[in-house]
Amino acid sequence: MNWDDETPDSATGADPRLVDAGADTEDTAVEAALRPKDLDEFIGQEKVREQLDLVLKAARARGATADHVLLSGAPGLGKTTLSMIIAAEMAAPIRITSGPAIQHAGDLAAILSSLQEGEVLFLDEIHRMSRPAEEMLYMAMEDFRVDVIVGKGPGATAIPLDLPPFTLVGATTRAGLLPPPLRDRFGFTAHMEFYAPAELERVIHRSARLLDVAIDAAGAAEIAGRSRGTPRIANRLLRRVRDYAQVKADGHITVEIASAALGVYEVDARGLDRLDRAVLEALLKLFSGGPVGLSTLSVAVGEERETVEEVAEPFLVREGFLARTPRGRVATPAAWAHLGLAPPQGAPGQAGLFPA
Ligand SMILES: Nc1ncnc2c1ncn2[C@@H]1O[C@H](COP(=O)(O)OP(=O)(O)OP(=O)(O)O)[C@@H](O)[C@H]1O
Repeated sequence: MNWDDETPDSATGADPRLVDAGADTEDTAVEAALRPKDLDEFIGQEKVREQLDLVLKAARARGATADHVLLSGAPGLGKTTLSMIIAAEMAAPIRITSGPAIQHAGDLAAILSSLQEGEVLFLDEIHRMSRPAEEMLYMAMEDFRVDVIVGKGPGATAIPLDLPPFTLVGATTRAGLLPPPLRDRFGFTAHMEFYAPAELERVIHRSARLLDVAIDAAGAAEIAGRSRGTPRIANRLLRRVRDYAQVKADGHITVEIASAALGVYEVDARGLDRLDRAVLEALLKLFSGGPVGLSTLSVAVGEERETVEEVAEPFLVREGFLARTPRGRVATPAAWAHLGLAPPQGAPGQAGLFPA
């Protein structure tokens, strides 16, 4: 499984997509209402929950501030939610910021020096912080101290400043990009996995209850199967299906309604959207399943190279529809089956590249 190269559409200039795991403006507005408030309400990620529960309970029993926590995983899997839960479980206030917002060490010093004792500092996209800020963070995490530099050049002096104990919760989609000295300073590291369909069904039932939407089990299963393992996408698809159910039916979500609604939005049974299918169709129909170079494939689809590579391919690879080989992109037997096409004799699947 490789989610490291999932890139939001905003980075590539592509149209916003219903199945993009990054947050859009509507998500930001409704997500607050849908976020689980404590660990018991948080669905799935059993191991992470169990381990975090121990870390927090032990800290509470000692009357201490919890260890620093690093959360890694693809967008939309619940990292922000979990950081808020950590604060709630520790009965501590939370401050939310992100790596790109901290360009200068001084920005970080200002935040750190205004923290209260026990406060949780959530630093999203921690891998995108500037190097000087990162170095200041090392000392802050380890010794609860920062050196504030006053003046410039040879006359510059470092004034040490003690900080109250705090808990840093860092979130990253790319744990591999964190420098080891930073990674090592976290007492607890949790890797968040994509959710199983049964877990997403529970997310959908819970959100439907909060949004006051009637949905049956098969309807929830239908939406879950198209949500790409991601609660944010599940919640977003639920809202679009709710619209359809209200306009075209009596508001109740059944499997037929869910399937018809997501058909309108071109999200298919496995969660592929128009772009994903266009890439697969070009690969199968124009190039007999490959191998074909990325540039050629992109021209055939009428999209930028980056869009195909960074927006469509990661999910197709993750789902086992497409492989990136040294000779080019190759469709797997699952891709032929998904589009209901028969692979020609000699297609990669037949040639033993992908054993059945
Ligand atoms: N385990 C879960 N149970 C129920 N709902 C969840 C769970 N995880 C995430 N969600 C819901 O999914 C949405 C997105 O979650 P969140 O913002 O925490 O993701 P994230 O990993 O921080 O994403 P990003 O990295 O893009 O900020 C929220 O509305 C949240 O309520």
